[in-house]
Amino acid sequence: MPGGIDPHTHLAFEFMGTETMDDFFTGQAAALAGGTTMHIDFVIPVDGSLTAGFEAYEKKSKKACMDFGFHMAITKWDEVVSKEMEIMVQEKGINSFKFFMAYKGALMINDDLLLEGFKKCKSLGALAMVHAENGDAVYEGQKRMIELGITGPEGHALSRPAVLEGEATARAIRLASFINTPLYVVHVMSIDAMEEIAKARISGQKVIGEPVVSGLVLNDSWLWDSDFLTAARFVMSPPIRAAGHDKALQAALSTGVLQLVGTDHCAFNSKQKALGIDDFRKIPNGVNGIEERMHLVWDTMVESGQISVTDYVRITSTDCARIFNIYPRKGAILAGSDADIIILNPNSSFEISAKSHHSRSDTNVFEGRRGKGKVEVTIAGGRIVWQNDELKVVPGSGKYIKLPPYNYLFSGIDKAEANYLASLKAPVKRTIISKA
Ligand SMILES: NC(=O)NCCC(=O)O
Ligand SMILES: [Zn+2]
Repeated sequence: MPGGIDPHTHLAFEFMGTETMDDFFTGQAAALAGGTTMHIDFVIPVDGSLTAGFEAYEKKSKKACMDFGFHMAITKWDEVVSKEMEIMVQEKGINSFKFFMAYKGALMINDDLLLEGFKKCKSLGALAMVHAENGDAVYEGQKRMIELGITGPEGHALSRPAVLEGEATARAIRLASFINTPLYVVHVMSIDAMEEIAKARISGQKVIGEPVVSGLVLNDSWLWDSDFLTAARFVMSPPIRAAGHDKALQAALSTGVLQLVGTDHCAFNSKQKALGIDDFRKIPNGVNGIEERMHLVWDTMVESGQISVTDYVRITSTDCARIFNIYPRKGAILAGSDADIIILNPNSSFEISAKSHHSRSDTNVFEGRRGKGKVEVTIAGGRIVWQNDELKVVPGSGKYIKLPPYNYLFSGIDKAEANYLASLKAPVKRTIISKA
């Protein structure tokens, strides 16, 4: 089958340190062992500059061993950012921008910027993506937990309940509808958010919903563990939800309400997670997933009978290639495609552990999990890069893949725009008939 494409990784945060940076920039053993042959990572602007951010990431990725693309976060708004978005799309091969509706005081943007960003995305044929949580309410929730003396990792989940994810998802969907531009909701973690996406899609709106592997197979019970480091490793945003949300997200994926599976792979080691020992707000947000995604999605969705093998290929590879506009170069095994291929043995078993995984991180949120469906061979660009538990890569062989604008979601946008303008019946041509 075609190699996995992970639509949503966060491997490259500066402060993650050299161990986890290796997942992205050097060995990339975790991804390749996990059957992922391409991933799309987030570029955070450097000091607010998109160009500086792009250049820094480009430089660091010189030793990459697997293909990669970039999204870019928009964290402020002015004429320079607006112009830089044009350069990113038209010259640098970025066709999507992520807007953080949470992380107040850091990455968060308000509705004003969201509207400006959506308009700009539409004009460039770029896909607007949202991290959907109400950041102001989360901030309030965090204060409330601290006042109640709840300083541990459970405070993380309690401070940002599913209703705040549902609210922000609904708001982003409505604003995207108002602007008439497609929307991609990353890491959908709750029934609340999923139902908003379902409603929008039923109404004909172009909205893509991406659950991540952690949200599909885990629940929040670990956050109440009495061992701080065990609990802290599950801290991510939006939070991993109570049991029930996982099953509902699986059902939504199997029925096409949600479209493709990401990871938001953002692995921190124990030392980094320990930064929040006295205050959950200081625990770095993020969990692993890039090595586990293909295995766990097979086991949870195919082995359980919820989806077919064809659907598995679609949700782990083909739809991502289509949405980010690189199909059939990626996401297919066809003449002329990139020959990114994996051999997955459905009868082979796996057991996940930080002791045996290939990320340099010392923790794993899927610790102890067993299942069926193991990637045995990974081929990238026609070369075997993973076989018999051995990595065979050449540093620097990974290519930066430019992602062209105007994916299929944009077809018909101009007609919808024309219909909208026609429906206004305005401006009304007036004459002054009588004087008051
Ligand atoms: N998801 C998460 O907790 N970490 C990565 C940053 C983000 O996407 O919010
Ligand atoms: Zn996010």
